[in-house]
Amino acid sequence: MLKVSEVVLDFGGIRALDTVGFTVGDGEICGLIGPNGAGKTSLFNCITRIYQPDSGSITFDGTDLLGLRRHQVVRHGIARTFQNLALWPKLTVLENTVLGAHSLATPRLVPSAVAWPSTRAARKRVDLRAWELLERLDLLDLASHPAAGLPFGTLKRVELARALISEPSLLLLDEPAGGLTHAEVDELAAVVQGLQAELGFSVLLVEHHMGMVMSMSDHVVAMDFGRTIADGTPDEVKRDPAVVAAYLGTAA
Ligand SMILES: Nc1ncnc2c1ncn2[C@@H]1O[C@H](COP(=O)(O)OP(=O)(O)OP(=O)(O)O)[C@@H](O)[C@H]1O
Repeated sequence: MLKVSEVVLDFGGIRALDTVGFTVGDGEICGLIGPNGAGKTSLFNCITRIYQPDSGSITFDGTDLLGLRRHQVVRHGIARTFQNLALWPKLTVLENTVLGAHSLATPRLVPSAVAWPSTRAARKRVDLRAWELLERLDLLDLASHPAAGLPFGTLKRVELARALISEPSLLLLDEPAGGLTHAEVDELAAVVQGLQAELGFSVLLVEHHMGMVMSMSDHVVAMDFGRTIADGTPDEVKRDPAVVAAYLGTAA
């Protein structure tokens, strides 16, 4: 359903992406790994329309993503979380969640500029979905608490609720384990897997935490120097000599 083909992205003299290609199937969790500078974030930013590749194609369910603007991506069934969180500190957990139903391709959109559902029925549906997600993510007690001051692990769950409220078919997770304790990583992985099994969305997981990627993913793509160097099951990719070499012998 997500098809990345021959994507090239240059920054001046630096080739960040060099004919990258892979697919993420329906209902699949795909991990995207690679050492620092491999090109993972650049690729993520191409999919979410922050960067425009120099060549290649990215399609999602047959739609040419490269023909869309950043704010249109969510309407095509793609939602994302942000590495450094992109919540509104003064808004409550519930309000931050509801905002995800409208437009979250750009984290800094002014809430007043957001197109709210025009009908009462549509608004009611969004509210209902928000409460369901808060319950699933163990955030009910914090619904009216401002995001500011909440622990980082909790904010990651709010980000997840905000991404899932748009009922995406593809969820892009940008280093979700960053800044979390081991227990919080395990908890987040279990929550994502549980929701994914229930709702059937696909996941593209960009992550350095090998334990999380290898335990969650159906399929792992490894990158180095802007290229895809391995693509297979977690076990195949872990053992792939090119992957081992890319990590210079560290556990991959
Ligand atoms: N905005 C930019 N301007 C110039 N070069 C960039 C820019 N963004 C990324 N690069 C370069 O592109 C290459 C790929 O970087 P990228 O951040 O995509 O890698 P990464 O795999 O996400 O790394 P990390 O795991 O450290 O986040 C690197 O050589 C990086 O220095």
